[in-house]
Amino acid sequence: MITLQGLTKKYGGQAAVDNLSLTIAAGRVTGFLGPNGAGKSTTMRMIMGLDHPTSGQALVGGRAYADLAYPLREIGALLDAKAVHPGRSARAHLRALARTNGIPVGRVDEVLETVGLTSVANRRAGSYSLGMGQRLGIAGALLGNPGVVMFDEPVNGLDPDGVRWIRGLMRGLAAEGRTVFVSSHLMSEMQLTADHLVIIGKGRLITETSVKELIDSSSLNAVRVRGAEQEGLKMLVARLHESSVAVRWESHNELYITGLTVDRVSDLAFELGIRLHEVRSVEASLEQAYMELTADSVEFGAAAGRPHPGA
Ligand SMILES: Nc1ncnc2c1ncn2[C@@H]1O[C@H](COP(=O)(O)OP(=O)(O)OP(=O)(O)O)[C@@H](O)[C@H]1O
Repeated sequence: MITLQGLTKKYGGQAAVDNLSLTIAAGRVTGFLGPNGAGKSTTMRMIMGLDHPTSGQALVGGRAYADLAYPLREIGALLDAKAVHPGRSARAHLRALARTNGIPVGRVDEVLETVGLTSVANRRAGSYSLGMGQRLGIAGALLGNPGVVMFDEPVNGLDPDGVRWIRGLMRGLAAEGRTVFVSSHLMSEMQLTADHLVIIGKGRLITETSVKELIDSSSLNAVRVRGAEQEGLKMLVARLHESSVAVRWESHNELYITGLTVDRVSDLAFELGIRLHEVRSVEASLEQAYMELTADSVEFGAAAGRPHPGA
């Protein structure tokens, strides 16, 4: 479990992280989302004791990082995959880490196996591809068999196979009861990987919610209706307007209706004697729900139109 209590970091009077208080629970994958510059990396660095909070604190299993006798046994993190000496082999790097953290050296071969680097373990880390470097970083994070793992943008630049592997790994670690805290800008990936979300903007907490709750709250969830003829759809639209239901024409024979269930729309069409060829619910994606929520917190964005279902 990770606990943030009024966590604040200021650079030159400007708050990069602003009074964050929350608990990141064990046994699930918590996605850490927010626009560029929102303060995600700074928060993670403070959890790992790499940056000092201006005020407040970050606790791992109830203790500050600096108070952990063997930190790697409590928390493992992939913050910067390039933080490995390029001249060292993966095995030598992990052995050095194990020795300085009171971890049995035999554990090195286990984590090399877990991340699939056994066959290249004696090669210089400097010769590794981006994906291999990420795997080595993750091996380091898992070395102490910690109860808490934290990954900053772990799938950046990885091929689909690597992305899938990391997804499976994170889900597996959470299923073992560990705390998994992961930042990413890839919403489609977070929708598949995360159970819970912490969303920040400009250093402040915007919301903490489950993936499902966030998607359910989107105004972009709708019922899509395709009619046999336009006249019938016009009758339906007139009836919906009478009841102040939001409805939008997508094309001459297609409507998006917000705030009614598929059953209710079907019943209404039946009552009006309208022939329909399709009625189905369209769920917003995590990306769409996220964009709606964070529209006011994007610091460096291009002007863009509002997304719509099916976009
Ligand atoms: N060492 C530093 N000195 C000054 N400002 C900093 C420093 N580190 C971070 N910042 C500022 O703090 C803010 C938060 O940055 P941070 O890297 O934590 O955001 P982020 O959410 O991880 O962004 P991204 O998604 O782009 O990686 C930014 O405005 C950044 O410029």
